[in-house]
Amino acid sequence: MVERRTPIPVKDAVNKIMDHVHRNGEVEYVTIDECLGRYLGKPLKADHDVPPFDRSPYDGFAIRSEDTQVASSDNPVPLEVIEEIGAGTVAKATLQAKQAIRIMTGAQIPNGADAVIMLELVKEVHENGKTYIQVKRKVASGDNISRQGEDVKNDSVLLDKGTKINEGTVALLATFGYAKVPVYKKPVVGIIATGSELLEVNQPLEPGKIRNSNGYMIAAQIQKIGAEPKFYGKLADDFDTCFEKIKQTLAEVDVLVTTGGVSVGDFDHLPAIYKKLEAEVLFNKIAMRPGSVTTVAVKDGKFLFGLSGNPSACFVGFELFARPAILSLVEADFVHLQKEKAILDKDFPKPNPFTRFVRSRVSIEDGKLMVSPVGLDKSGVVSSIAYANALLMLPGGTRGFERGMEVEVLLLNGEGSASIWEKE
Ligand SMILES: Nc1nc2c(c(=O)[nH]1)N[C@H]1C(S)=C(S)[C@@H](COP(=O)(O)OP(=O)(O)OC[C@H]3O[C@@H](n4cnc5c(N)ncnc54)[C@H](O)[C@@H]3O)O[C@H]1N2
Ligand code: MOO
Ligand SMILES: [Mg+2]
Repeated sequence: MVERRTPIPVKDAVNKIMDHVHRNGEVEYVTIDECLGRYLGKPLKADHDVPPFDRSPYDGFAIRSEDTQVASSDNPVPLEVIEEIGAGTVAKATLQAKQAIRIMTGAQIPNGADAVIMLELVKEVHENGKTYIQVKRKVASGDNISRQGEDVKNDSVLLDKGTKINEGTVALLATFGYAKVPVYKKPVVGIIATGSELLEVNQPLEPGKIRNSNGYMIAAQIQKIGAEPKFYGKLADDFDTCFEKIKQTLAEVDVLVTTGGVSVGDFDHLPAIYKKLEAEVLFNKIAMRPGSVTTVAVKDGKFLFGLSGNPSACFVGFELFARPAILSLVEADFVHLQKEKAILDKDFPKPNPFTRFVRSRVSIEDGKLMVSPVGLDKSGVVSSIAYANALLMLPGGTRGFERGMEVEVLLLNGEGSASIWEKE
């Protein structure tokens, strides 16, 4: 008698996983040029003001505003230019009455000055070996000065740990002198592809065989979220070989993802392997398509993701279940795919009792997010994954969906969402 499995709702499956997540990521230091895409291991706090000194945002003249109070086009006020400074140089003199210092963008405001007037707004004249500027307008105190700390105040917390490091984060880290950056260690995610039909990528096709595409796809999915894939190869559907390899691999990785062998077939050994491992199986059937057979187990605090062998089911299973578990290890803010509302741009007449995740493409038209399914909507299909940039999420029910309806989509290339599944 074939084992009967009880499907659970997708949100319950995700929540069961999240209840078992340990946020125990270790921190390591990497050089600043290697930190892009990593997750900050410690909060980033300012240890100085930015800018660290009052500075000029323009090429011009540092002046005392009080000297200009009577200035007008009929009454130009001459100020003697006593020094010239570029960015990186600090003026030696303190400005006295009726004096100016020629100053370039980024240079520190000299002592005694309280405003800057742009080069274009003054006329320079030379008299008796001295240089003067003629100021023809009243300048207010503080005009054209970038204030110390206007960008960042000393002691302020800028970024929380778990922030994904982007280009702007790199700039901030450099600003505060982080030649080495504390980041969470990349979770090491082992991958094992099971299936006696599987060939290596570089092998020619043989009767009844196919190339292992899931192994490489999963490695790419892992890499994309900033974790480290470790490929342990493909295995024939032999219980003992698979059991030994899975047991041994689990000891070496933070998370183990397998593909294939989770259904009820004669050569689907994963269920029996979880049993022999004495792993706690969180669920083995989800009310979804594709990926209904996705099985998740926990052994010694480590997750085993038993993804389907069917490529589309494998892809979806990783994105919905493995992704948030792996990203939780690095305290990421947005562990789930980004959920948005979109307008269905094509009829989808096929009703389904289970929630369906359809490989789709989203685009923005007239400010609205539109979504259309792409490729063949079958769990064994590989091509539609390549065309998709979103998963259209259609709730289970007895009816199909029509063009123009509002639907939910999960973006594959978005920043992510902190939570998309409500808890009961
Ligand atoms: N009697 C039933 N049969 C099946 C059921 C069921 O409920 N009752 N569920 C079906 C569903 S849904 C799925 S999904 C699949 C899941 O199968 P497995 O996870 O056990 O995977 P396999 O049987 O090993 O392979 C399925 C399919 O995928 C191909 N495959 C496997 N590995 C790879 C790989 N690394 N790269 C590319 N393609 C791969 C494999 O050749 C098969 O065609 O079970 C249904 N059956
Ligand atoms: O898990 Mo199967 O692909 O439901 O489609
Ligand atoms: Mg099978």
